[in-house]
Amino acid sequence: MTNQGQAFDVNAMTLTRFVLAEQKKHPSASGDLSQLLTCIQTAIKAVSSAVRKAGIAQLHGISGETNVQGEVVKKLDVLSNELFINMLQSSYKTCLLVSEENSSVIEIDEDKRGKYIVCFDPLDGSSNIDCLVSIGSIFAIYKQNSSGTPQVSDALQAGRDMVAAGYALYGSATMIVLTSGFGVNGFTYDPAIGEFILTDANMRIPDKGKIYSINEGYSYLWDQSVVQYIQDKKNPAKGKPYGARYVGSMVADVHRTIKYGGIFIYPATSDNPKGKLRLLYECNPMAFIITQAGGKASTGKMDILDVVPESIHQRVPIYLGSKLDVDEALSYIK
Ligand SMILES: O=P(O)(O)OC[C@H]1O[C@](O)(COP(=O)(O)O)[C@@H](O)[C@@H]1O
Ligand SMILES: [Mg+2]
Ligand SMILES: [Mg+2]
Repeated sequence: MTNQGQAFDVNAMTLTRFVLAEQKKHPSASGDLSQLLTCIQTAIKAVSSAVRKAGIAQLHGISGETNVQGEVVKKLDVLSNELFINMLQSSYKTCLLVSEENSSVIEIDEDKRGKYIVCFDPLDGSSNIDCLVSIGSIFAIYKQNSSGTPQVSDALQAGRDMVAAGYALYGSATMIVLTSGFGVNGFTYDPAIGEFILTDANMRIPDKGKIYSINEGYSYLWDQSVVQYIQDKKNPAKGKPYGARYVGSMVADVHRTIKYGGIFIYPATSDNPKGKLRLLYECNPMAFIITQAGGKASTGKMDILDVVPESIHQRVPIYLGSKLDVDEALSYIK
């Protein structure tokens, strides 16, 4: 409990403390993952600060253009990417990076190399930036599985081999949700002290929810199985109809799904048979988090985490959420 006049509860479980305490549970751990997570946390703080100022930047000139002071206002997704790359490079814990914003892998200079590979979406939901709707960042961490110079193939590991994953949600507050394979924990940013505090310990997704989340504008492009499933979710003759929610930022839609239960779908469409969302830095980290929270994530044909990637920007369809809801949606697929 916070005493009067004391801004910070000295016993609060900060993210930094949490990561160190987890590390201590594994006596053989080198501490490299803890340090990497601390650097990612710093990148997220920097992105969060930029996101909170985005509206003000726009008053001085549209992002990407020159403002009244003659300074170029960097687009938020470009800036976020630079912040992530910079922090990951200077962590000395990574050897290879895959970013949504870079067409090829980023190989870290030999003198700064560590053993981890990080795949990330520095700013997710970019179409929501200009209307101030929630956006996020997503990351997945793997170990290099070969020795010597890192190869692209080192980044093409199945999600099952992930060491840790997380996302940051820049919503009404900034939050980090994290797993290293031992459950899921959520930390809310306290701007007064500049720390993320454990607010959502051991997050569990309900087995069944009352919400479906899909971009229904594209229903004319869906497979019949998806059309029928969504129709049935709205049909009172088939049970209490579900509510519809769709933010259009994967991080926000997935976070709501973990908290309230239900299903998030970005299916294959006739013009995009592999769907839209990317395997390495959107679907895989979210599938790992959902699975660790007791939910499920599938491509419609197989568990997302079992897909062996063929290329770094590969797309997959995704059905993600409460176990019973995902199983029900999958039962419609012939
Ligand atoms: O507008 P659509 O087709 O429904 O797509 C929404 C999806 O696209 C994304 O915005 C893609 O992410 P980026 O902003 O990182 O490109 C997801 O966050 C979201 O789930
Ligand atoms: Mg994205
Ligand atoms: Mg993005």
